[in-house]
Amino acid sequence: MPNETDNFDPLSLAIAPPPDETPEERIVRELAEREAVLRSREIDAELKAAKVAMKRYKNAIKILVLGQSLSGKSTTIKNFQRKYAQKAWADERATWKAIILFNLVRSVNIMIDALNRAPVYDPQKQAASPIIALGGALLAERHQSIILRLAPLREVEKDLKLFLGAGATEVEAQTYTTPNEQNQVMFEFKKSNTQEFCVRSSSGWRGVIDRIKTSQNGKESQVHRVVSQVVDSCKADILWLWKDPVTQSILHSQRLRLEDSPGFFIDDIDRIVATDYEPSDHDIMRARLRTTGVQEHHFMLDRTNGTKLDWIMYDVAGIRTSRAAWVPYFKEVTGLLFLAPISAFNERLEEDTSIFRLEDTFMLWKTLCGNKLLSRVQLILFLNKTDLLRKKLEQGILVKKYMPEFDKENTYENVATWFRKIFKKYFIQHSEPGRSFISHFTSVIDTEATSVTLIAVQSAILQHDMAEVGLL
Ligand SMILES: Nc1nc2c(ncn2[C@@H]2O[C@H](COP(=O)(O)OP(=O)(O)OP(=O)(O)O)[C@@H](O)[C@H]2O)c(=O)[nH]1
Ligand SMILES: [Mg+2]
Repeated sequence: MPNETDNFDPLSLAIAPPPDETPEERIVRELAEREAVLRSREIDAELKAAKVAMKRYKNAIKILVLGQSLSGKSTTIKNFQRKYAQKAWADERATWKAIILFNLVRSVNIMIDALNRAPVYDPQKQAASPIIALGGALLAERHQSIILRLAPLREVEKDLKLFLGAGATEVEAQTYTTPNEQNQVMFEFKKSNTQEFCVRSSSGWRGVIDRIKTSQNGKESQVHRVVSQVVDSCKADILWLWKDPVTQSILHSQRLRLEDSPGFFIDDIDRIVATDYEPSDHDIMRARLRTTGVQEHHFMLDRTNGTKLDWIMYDVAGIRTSRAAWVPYFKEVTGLLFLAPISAFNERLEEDTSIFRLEDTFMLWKTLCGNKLLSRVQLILFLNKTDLLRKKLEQGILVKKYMPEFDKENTYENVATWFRKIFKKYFIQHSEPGRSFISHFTSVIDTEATSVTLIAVQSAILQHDMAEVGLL
């Protein structure tokens, strides 16, 4: 015979409405229950999406882009974005304006700093021509009054720096001990005041672009407008100063080649301050904002069989104090793109002026080739900034002066081939046997030529990946 306890269901009892529930209380309770069901479904959907994302992440091709600061890493990733994420690229076009304006104002202020360092022409003491007096260039009254009129650009630069964040400040020169050949120094550092270990950060150009994009009608677009207006009102003075032979002579005497420096836009000022200005692909490639932290970029690439493949590219900060943040990524990547700015053979590292930039690049390359964690990773070398290399050689700058071992005629073909040979030699010396050496001569601000290189990179990485999983 059934007793009372046989029908006892603790769950039904727990969720049963209270026996003395009023109609109002019932409505409130039922609403709360419905909301709980909806939230539970939402959580299920989020978990499902997270699971799919995890699976996609696991199967994605992951590429780490490395090289010293200013080597062209972010510019290379911009090329990938232009080619493989066309909608985002188009949507973000206008947001580059702020960075381009900042680059322009910065160049003008660098030019003014150089002029402020030059002696001033004094008609009482010096010869009649300000250009030839004392055999050097002197500032005339007109330069001085223009410099005064351009003073507001200091404030504009300061405001834009605050607005754009840490990436708007280039690293200051610091003195480090020169690394030895065994150079663990590549990944450990003496000074930590500029360290950036904000892994997967939202700062740097990616973060800035996202921030500007999400608030098009807010403070950011006002910033564009106000800065454009200020620069427009200074346009005539900026152009006069830039084209003036005294200015050019002073810049030359201080070895400042602004026109070949990152983010040079003075020659484009008319276009840039126009109210309907839209940055071109070439403008965006030339825009400069230093990367801080490590940033992820996602792309969908077509496979030959018509299906899609996820690519994740990691853009990192190249300055020495940030290189330790690269190491955690070594374990998870399929490929590594290394940017070597071969035009930099006569330049010193900004953060450590005791070392030439190409020397730092060679050491970095050797360290990466010999790194055990990367031994099965496909390395691809971009011998970048070939346009600037060509220009320097045409100007008569001799490679031999900086690298006495170079004993050929100072032509682009000879120099470029010789640099490639050095990279290949270090690759063979430091890599595990059997690894193939892949290199490309690039100028990544040239989107058309780079587009062809990217196809070759894609196919090399996919082939390597298939070989790794045993499909080849
Ligand atoms: N002329 C020329 N300029 C280049 C080339 N590659 C990059 N640049 C410019 O050099 C500057 C630096 O390039 P980035 O891509 O920002 O350098 P990065 O390696 O990301 O530097 P960090 O973020 O500091 O590590 C930018 O203004 C680019 O437009 C090139 O092949 N030729
Ligand atoms: Mg960068």
